[in-house]
Amino acid sequence: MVQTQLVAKMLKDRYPDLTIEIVKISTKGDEILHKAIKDVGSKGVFVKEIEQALLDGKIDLAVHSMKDMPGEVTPGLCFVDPPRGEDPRDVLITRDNKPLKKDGAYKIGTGSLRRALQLKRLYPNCQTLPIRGNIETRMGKIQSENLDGVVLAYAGLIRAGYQDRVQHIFSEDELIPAPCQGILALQVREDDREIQDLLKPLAHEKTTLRYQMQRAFQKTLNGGCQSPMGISSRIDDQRVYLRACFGNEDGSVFCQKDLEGPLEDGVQLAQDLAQALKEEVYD
Ligand SMILES: NCc1[nH]cc(CCC(=O)O)c1CC(=O)O
Repeated sequence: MVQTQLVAKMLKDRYPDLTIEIVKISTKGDEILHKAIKDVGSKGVFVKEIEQALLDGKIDLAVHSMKDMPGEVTPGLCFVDPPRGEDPRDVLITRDNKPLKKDGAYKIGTGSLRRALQLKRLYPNCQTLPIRGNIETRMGKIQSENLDGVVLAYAGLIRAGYQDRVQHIFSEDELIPAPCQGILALQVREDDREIQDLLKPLAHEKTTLRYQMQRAFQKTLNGGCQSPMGISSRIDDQRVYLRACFGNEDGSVFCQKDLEGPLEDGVQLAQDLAQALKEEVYD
């Protein structure tokens, strides 16, 4: 809802006369909170109901987190180039805002295998426990489940106004973010030129480049599946520096690789990096 209000404001600022109605739609991923994501359903547990409303013409624009979007596109729907993304990094929130020591035997909440595996590299003695729910619920688990901390996306916390709760921001080298973390997905009907034209001025160039590379990476790895994967793409002086990780579904194999090259080859490089990781994990 916060993300949708943000996009509504972007549109209102650009088109003061536009009438916007926000339609609240709950998804399976929001409703079923006692199960891990991988057990809630197949792909797209946070998006299916919203996509159906779009296909049915009940809404004309859907706002999602791009990182929740399955690799394969839903027929009849497409994305427009995204607006400026929020910070892609993951953060740590701790009990009483205490810093964690490298060798501590902590209990940390996260339902994400990508986060859990990378966290164990940083804090070898820590134990991770699955948590689900919206931001407030997950932060509340520190008290209710007696945890030492939880790992969340910085983007969501910033948008919801909880920056001050952050104890540590993981650099993208410490903890590689999920593909397209912090980027909004603006999804429309493929044949709706009117709304596509309306949304064009909202596009942000650097975010669009990051989206294209990271989405290509995710798709090559059969994105949306439950395997842990992450990618960071640093752009500097027309070059791109990719760092990515990928593992099998139970996390018993987890690999990391770097690749760099000219920015104009970014999508190809991201696909090559995904392919190399796939071979390393499954061979
Ligand atoms: N459903 C998981 C999810 N999808 C998007 C975000 C927020 C960050 C983003 O916008 O990428 C989150 C929560 C989290 O990872 O803590």
